[in-house]
Amino acid sequence: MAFARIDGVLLHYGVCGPEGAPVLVLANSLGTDARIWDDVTARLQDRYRIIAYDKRGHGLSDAPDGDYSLDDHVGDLAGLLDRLGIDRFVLAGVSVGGLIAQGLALRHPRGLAGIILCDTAAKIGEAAMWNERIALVRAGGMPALGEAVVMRWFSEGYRQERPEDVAGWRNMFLRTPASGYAGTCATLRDTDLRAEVGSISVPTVMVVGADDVSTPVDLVRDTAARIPGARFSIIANAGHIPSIEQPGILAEHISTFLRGTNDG
Ligand SMILES: O=C(O)CC1=CCC(=O)O1
Repeated sequence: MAFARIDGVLLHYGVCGPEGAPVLVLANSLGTDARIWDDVTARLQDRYRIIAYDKRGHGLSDAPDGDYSLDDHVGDLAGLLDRLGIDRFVLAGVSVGGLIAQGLALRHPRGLAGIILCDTAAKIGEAAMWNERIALVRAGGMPALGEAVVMRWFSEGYRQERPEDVAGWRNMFLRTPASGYAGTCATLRDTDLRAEVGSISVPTVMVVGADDVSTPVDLVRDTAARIPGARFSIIANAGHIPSIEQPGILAEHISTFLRGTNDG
């Protein structure tokens, strides 16, 4: 575990895997931290140098007050990778992490060999929903959002078969700083890349859990259709976070993609 202050915001990150191996960077979703990638990392770390970080407002990173723009998140990641001297990498991001990946591909593509977009889209949700979540969390903290948000992350089968794991991920959600959660809801409210993603010029693959209710299959497919040459796959028996529910299958998608970009 390590920390870097980027433009005043302390970011928490971890690095593992052989020095000199192809670099894979991992970005997490709203209300989660880098631990959602642990089971994928365990499967890939013998072959890849893996950097997983907590985006601002989450995990052990700083959670400044106020709205975060997509440019804030993209600037944090670009600054972190600059600091670490990474000059070629593939980036995988889930949900808002995938929006950050799209933003990086559009605004800082230097060194970016490809993006793996998991359960994400060029625009996620409507302003009214994000404003409602912001109001609830600013008034009552994370518990005010109740069970519903965490339940939306997982497929019915996972919820029934793995109640202890669901309880653990709920703890991660509840311990997310309210300021960071609200700030990132504002990112989601204010970001619409639908008119821009046609300019993404790095190789792209999109995957989505078949049972995702937050970014449903058709929404993700629509974004894939807008990105030149993007490939699209559905992961069975997974909801919004396939890195938790189907880490083996997601790891296979990632390593196949890395091999195709000559980065693995
Ligand atoms: O909280 C949700 O509904 C799921 C989600 C939407 C954007 C994100 O990053 O996670």
